[in-house]
Amino acid sequence: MGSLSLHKLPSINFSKENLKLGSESWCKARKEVMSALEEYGCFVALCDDISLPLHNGVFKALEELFDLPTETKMKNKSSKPLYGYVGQIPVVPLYESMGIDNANTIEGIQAFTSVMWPNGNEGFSEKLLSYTKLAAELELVVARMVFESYGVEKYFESHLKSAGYLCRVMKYREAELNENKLGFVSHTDKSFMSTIHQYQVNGLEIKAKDGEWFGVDLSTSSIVVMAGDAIMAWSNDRIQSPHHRVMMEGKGPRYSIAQFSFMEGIVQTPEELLDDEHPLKFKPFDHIEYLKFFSRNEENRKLECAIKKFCGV
Ligand SMILES: O=C(O)CCC(=O)C(=O)O
Ligand SMILES: [Fe+2]
Repeated sequence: MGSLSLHKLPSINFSKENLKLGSESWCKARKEVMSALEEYGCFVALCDDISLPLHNGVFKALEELFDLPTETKMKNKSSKPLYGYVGQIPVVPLYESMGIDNANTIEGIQAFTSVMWPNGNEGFSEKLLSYTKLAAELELVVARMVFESYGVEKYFESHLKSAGYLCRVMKYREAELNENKLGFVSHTDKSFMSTIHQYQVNGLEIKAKDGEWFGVDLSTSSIVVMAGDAIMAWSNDRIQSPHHRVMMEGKGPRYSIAQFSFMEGIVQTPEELLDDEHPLKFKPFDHIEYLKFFSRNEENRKLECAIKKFCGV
């Protein structure tokens, strides 16, 4: 898949050098970000901040985690990540995951490692935290660009203060011959925004606006930045959360890390984005209540557009 498609997810350079706030290259990247988000709801950020040792270290840590006995891994399910978001996926045989709340803080990661390892695991905590912090920072740079582009940067500070992060680490095993290759069912993220980073094996597919599915080819320094349902409502539909899924066409297991931002309190469309031509499409909503609504029952989880049902005008 992907190679025959007309679609290719835009790649945008996010090197530190390139991203001095307000510089010419910042403005250029911002423009690219907006056009990718408005067209695909996502893009690939090329981050030279992710050195190879960091990348390899993080995924070595994940291998160690997923190699733990199943009973140990199950303990995480009963420790209930704050956002109760891990149970969203109908059971897919190829897929395993664990959720970590407050993933961009040492406290959040340590709370998780102390459940998995009786004496914690400093090495794991350090490696994962260096990635989760970087992913959270990247997401905020992108959010700042979005706020600036829409002329609503005055709300950015309060956005920044209310953002919390859930990290989901995933392992997909290779599909056997004649086995269904689906690794993760088609869905939109319930977050404000998400980031996705993977190890070696491709598999992520995005649905374009014309309905065509296309694959995303990722390198060790790529992070996919994706719009969730909350930014779709906040932006009054200017940015749409794309449907995406995972297909395990390749060889070997696939490890990935998705990190989701959730807003504490009410999310609402800035009045600056509304006028006669752009009437309000989503009522102000409580992001955590939205997650509860989504998780409540099978019927809600199957909705094509849960956010419209929840708070659409
Ligand atoms: O593993 C991936 O690449 C995607 C995971 C995903 O879409 C999710 O966790 O919401
Ligand atoms: Fe997702």
